[in-house]
Amino acid sequence: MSLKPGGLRALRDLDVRSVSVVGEAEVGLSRDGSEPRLAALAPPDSPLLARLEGDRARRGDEVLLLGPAGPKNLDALRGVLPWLVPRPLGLGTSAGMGDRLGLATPGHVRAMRSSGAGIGPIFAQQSIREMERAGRTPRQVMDDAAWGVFAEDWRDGFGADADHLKTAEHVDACAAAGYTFFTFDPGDRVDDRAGTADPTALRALFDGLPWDDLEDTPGNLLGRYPDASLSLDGHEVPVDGESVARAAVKYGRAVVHAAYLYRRLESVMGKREFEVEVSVDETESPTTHVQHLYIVRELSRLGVRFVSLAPRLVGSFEKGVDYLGDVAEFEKDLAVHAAIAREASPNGPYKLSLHSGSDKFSVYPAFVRQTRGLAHLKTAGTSYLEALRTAAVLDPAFFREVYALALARYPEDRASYHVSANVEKAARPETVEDAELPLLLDRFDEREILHVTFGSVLDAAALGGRLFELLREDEEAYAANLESHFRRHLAPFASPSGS
Ligand SMILES: O=C(O)[C@@H](O)[C@@H](O)[C@H](O)C(=O)CO
Repeated sequence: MSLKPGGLRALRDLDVRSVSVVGEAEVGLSRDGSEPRLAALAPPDSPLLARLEGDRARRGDEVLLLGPAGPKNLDALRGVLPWLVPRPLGLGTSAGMGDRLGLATPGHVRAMRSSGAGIGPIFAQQSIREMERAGRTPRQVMDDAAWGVFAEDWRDGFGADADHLKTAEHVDACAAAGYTFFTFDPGDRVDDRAGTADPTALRALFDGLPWDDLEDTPGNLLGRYPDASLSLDGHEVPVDGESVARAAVKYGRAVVHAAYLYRRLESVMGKREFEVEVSVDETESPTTHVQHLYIVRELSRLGVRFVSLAPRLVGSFEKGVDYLGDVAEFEKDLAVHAAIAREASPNGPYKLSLHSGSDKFSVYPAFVRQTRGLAHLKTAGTSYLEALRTAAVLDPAFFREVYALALARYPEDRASYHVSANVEKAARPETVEDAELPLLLDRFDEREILHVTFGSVLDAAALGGRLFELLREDEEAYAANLESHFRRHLAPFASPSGS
């Protein structure tokens, strides 16, 4: 079936947007009603029409179909509109725009169009933790993003990130749903005792590593890292037996687990193309330069090919708020990580990935400068916060309820997130004027509290349902808020030439 550009005949007359022409058929998204519906206009014998489900009515010589924006129709569209299928993005600068609600892609696309020159977008991205809390499946996340891509007629491609995978079951579920980018998070196996163990304790921890799983011996490992100072693009990285032993104790089990997940992924993906990120960002102590070297060299030795790595960087990356720490110190440390990523791995250059990247405005310039475009920015919760900002304007009473629930749930819901907000410092819902409610989204404590309590809000049927209703009723307001918010995220990463 061939695509032919232009030639839009009748669907536009029906207020259908983003019309694509597929052979003799036209397809688009109709907003005539509370739920978006797929509209197709085609000759009765159109092969595409035969694959679509919905109500059919005669329109002159053609058939007009109005059907659900659901999985069956999306699969039929994917067969003829290749830009609805995610693909690997390679080493170019990229940005992940996680969407907990499944309604944000239109705003993300608009921000990409206005400020994302040269950036590869990941529109479908959700961690397993978020899927569990939001009650969504990997397939739903993927499909919602693809409908957003269809609605906005984005034809430049996108990636799909199965984020923070920890088990083989996670890998299987996301591979089956068609993801192209897999983020392995072996952070539970990072051993922070490595940093403080005295020489005797260190020796015991080192000897106790799972050497068979590492396919290695203590002697071979230390032999591969002779005492030396590595010179990388003007940066010296001193390597010695003790720091290598500490790296192995800290990250050895994580490396084994990442290799296990990788082999599982290879076996389930078969011939399908994919790319991998390894993240150890959600751990206690920063990844030193030697530890970075150890992780990437050992992953490579075990056959793990990756396009990006998320080390635990210095300073504090809390969710949904700006960087907490000394930006100059961050840049100095990052410069060496970036040099390692460019030059030191047998895996070839790879990107550094900035996790918890939402709203880290003060470090974006340094990140871009030092990585020289070998950069991935990962955001998620900030799009949910823009949804709440939209809701706070559209229905203040509803937002007040959301905020009250968030305050109550925060002490429990914060577990597993790096946040330091204090409920005592946050405004009481009853003391804030309606007009001031959206401003709560600009305050540190309130923002983090709202960020990590999304699962509880979505679980509270009346609140979750109302939030979706509001955003669907005024999707333009949500898209506009997202667009302006994401322009600030993307602009520092965009290439002036658009290449
Ligand atoms: O909140 C989550 O579970 C994820 O979206 C994040 O940890 C994600 O990996 C991220 O870093 C988004 O900023």
